[in-house]
Amino acid sequence: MAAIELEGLTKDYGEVLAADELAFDVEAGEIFGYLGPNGAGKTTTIRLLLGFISPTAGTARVLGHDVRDRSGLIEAKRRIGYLSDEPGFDERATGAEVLDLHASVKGDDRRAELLELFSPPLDRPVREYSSGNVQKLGLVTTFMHDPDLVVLDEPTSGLDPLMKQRFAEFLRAENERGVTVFFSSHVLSEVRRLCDRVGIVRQGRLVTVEPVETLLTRSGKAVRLHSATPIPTAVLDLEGVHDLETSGPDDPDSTGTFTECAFTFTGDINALLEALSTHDLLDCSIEEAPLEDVFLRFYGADDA
Ligand SMILES: Nc1ncnc2c1ncn2[C@@H]1O[C@H](COP(=O)(O)OP(=O)(O)OP(=O)(O)O)[C@@H](O)[C@H]1O
Repeated sequence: MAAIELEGLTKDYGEVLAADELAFDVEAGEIFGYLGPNGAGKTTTIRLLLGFISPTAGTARVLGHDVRDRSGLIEAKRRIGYLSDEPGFDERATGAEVLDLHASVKGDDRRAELLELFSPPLDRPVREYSSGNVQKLGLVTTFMHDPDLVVLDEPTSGLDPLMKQRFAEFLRAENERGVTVFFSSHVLSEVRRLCDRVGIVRQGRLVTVEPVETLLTRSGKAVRLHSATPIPTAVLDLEGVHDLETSGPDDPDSTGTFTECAFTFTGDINALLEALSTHDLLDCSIEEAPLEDVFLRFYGADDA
């Protein structure tokens, strides 16, 4: 059964079509990543799903309730946890008071356990919080009533690497307990560790929905090399090398060589390492390709 179903969901802001006939399902029990660059329409989709704004056309169902049906959606929200990209807590309230307020609306069976995990300060007013602490408080409010479905808008923004890791482990454990997760991100490396499937949105339009493995296989790695001595560029004449940029040395005798280079690699990593094995590298980094590059490579330039 689908936890979320979008059917031609559209939001027209006049100047901007922020959601353009979106149609896809999020299955119960999956972790679904909603990916897109800044301004793609992720927050708009989430706000439509939670009934904060009304669709211009089309609709969606969340836990079986149509988002245009106010009372049905209120019913559904008892079972939903939501983390906004800008949690708008009362700045004068302390963390404890914010939690008490949320508890009075939805319950707080899991408050103690979540406080132990994310430990936001509780006695200080929210206006004194760092953005990371606001995010931690937001995570506690999102999960403390033990929801069946969580909708998270850029949940790791502001968290330090340790907290990001803790959050990822927590989310996986929640998912194993059966919680459905829909979360937005503009960072590919973040969704790759967590998601079963990803939907990619760009300029309000759904570009693709696919298993995360498929996306990663196609998107490749961003590779940078730095060598002590010139390496013949022909060494990188391998299948899967794209957008190769090389520099140095300036010596005219060294034409056709490089000491620094960057490229996207979609080929066999062993073949690349073997080709480089006889060269004297000072540095080598192989990272997830940035989402913007993936868009350019597979989904065309900014003319969609
Ligand atoms: N209330 C509004 N009125 C007019 N335009 C809006 C409104 N809210 C959002 N937009 C526009 O709709 C588009 C999508 O915005 P949205 O915030 O949904 O994108 P996003 O993918 O969440 O971006 P980010 O990753 O930067 O948070 C943008 O062009 C934005 O400027």
